[in-house]
Amino acid sequence: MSQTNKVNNFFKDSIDVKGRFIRKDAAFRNQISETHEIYKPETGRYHLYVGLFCPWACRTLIVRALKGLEDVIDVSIVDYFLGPNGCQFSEREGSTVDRVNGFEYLRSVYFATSPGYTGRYTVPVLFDKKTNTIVNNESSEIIRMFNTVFNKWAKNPEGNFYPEELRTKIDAVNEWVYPMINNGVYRAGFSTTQEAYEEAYHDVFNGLDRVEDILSKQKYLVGDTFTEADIRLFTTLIRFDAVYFVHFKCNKKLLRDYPNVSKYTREIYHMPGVKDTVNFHHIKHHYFESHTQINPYGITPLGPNLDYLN
Ligand SMILES: N[C@@H](CCC(=O)N[C@@H](CS)C(=O)NCC(=O)O)C(=O)O
Repeated sequence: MSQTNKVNNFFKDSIDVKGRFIRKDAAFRNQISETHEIYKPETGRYHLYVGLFCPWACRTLIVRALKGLEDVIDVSIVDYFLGPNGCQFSEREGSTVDRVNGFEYLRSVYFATSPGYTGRYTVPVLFDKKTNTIVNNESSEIIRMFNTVFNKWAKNPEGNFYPEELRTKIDAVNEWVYPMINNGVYRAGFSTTQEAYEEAYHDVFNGLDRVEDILSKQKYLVGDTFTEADIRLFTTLIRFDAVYFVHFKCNKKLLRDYPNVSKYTREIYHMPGVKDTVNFHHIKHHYFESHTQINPYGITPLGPNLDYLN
């Protein structure tokens, strides 16, 4: 029986009749390009709103760091606590105020662009300071833009995480990693029926088994080259033992029980710039304090031991 009517669940609009979590598509999908009527590549014009807790937002921070785009795209960081009004700005450690608009809540950025907006107010948001509008709020598209359109100003323009010759392979990996692992952990954690939870739980561990097998034969998901497929997987893996294992009940194995996956996670964690995008305080306190439908008293566990990252 569905539990959605018994608990304070501000994600209830995303639960289907079988108690499954169904993620809604992002609403703003413009692409910055020389040929776009409004959104042309420019340095200093675009702003990135992120949360350090968020695996999707951290994809964009990683690509920004690896491409050396820090001077091209500035950033505002929301607080880790997600309440019923959505993401909020604060000056608690690791967060910032809204550096562009001075808003209190991220939703004001959405309303400024689209007064009738009724979707969720998610991070990441790529914002255009020139027209005061949201360009795009879908991380998978933002990282593709960061990969190419600002190369003129990037400190590392050669970094290419979606090379032409590997696109078919990268797309094929993303095709199963997203539903089984990236979104799989959320499907397990947000499900409101036993069946929906078990379906997602098996997907997550079948997915991780598959990754373990691939990494026992090659260095990265598509071979010897580090690509966006690895970045997209990494932001889920780095949260796994700290949060998803306990909070989302993905507790068949810890990541550190997978020798190849944990070695791979450690290696990416130590790539220059990546560690700065990982804030375990924000990660842990966000999930355990914000999802009161799962953890009503908001107690954040003190563990676990994350020594495998050292
Ligand atoms: N499709 C989006 C998903 C982003 C997303 O769901 N972000 C979450 C944080 S992990 C969020 O901002 N949630 C706030 C809310 O739903 O109110 C993307 O990949 O960019």
